[in-house]
Amino acid sequence: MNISAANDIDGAPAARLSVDGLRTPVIGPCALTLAPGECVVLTGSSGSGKSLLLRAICDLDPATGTVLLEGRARETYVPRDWRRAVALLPAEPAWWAETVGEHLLTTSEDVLSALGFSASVMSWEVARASSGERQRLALARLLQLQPRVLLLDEPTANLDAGNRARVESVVRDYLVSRAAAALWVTHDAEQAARIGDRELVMRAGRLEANACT
Ligand SMILES: Nc1ncnc2c1ncn2[C@@H]1O[C@H](COP(=O)(O)OP(=O)(O)OP(=O)(O)O)[C@@H](O)[C@H]1O
Repeated sequence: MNISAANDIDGAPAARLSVDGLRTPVIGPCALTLAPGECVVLTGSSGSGKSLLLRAICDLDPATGTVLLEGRARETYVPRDWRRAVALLPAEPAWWAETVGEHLLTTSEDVLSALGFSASVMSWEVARASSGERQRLALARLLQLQPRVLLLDEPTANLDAGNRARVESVVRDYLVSRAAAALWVTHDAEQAARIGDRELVMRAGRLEANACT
């Protein structure tokens, strides 16, 4: 679907993701929308509930409220399909197979290269990868699902400036080429200004728009 096809009858961009009244025992009620191609940064102090919000949106934690993808309710999806379409990159991704290649079955060499790897990374044992390498490999693994929405929990927390720029570029290219949307958690104000179209701030489990963005 291209962006124009996603427009509603008034010509305004239709929400790729629409969240309303989302509530768990710890967070909410929270409301937000992500437009096609949009990158919204989510900031807020440690423990304010950012990771829990991402987990609630992608249905890893039970939550009440409404979550729609392109107008379709989350409840109408098979859970596995929902988590592929609205995909979470956790701060500490899990690895269940021994080698990198077993996780990246359909990842292109172009994506690996853009993230700073040669094709030989496929034969690596996951255990030898550094935390920053694992963080970039986990992004490659996520993108091969071709999600409509990326939920990114501090995806550059372990990275140097060069690799941080690689990740920002890969995500931005993905959002543009697929008209996908991202909710990107960061504690880095400079990164928030660089990558965010808008900023939301989590305070004690509630979402607020940052009036400065
Ligand atoms: N299952 C749970 N039950 C109750 N409280 C929880 C649960 N999981 C996390 N919390 C608490 O909820 C709060 C929000 O946690 P969360 O991980 O979302 O914070 P965060 O904003 O992502 O923080 P950080 O920036 O440090 O990663 C924390 O105080 C945490 O201890």
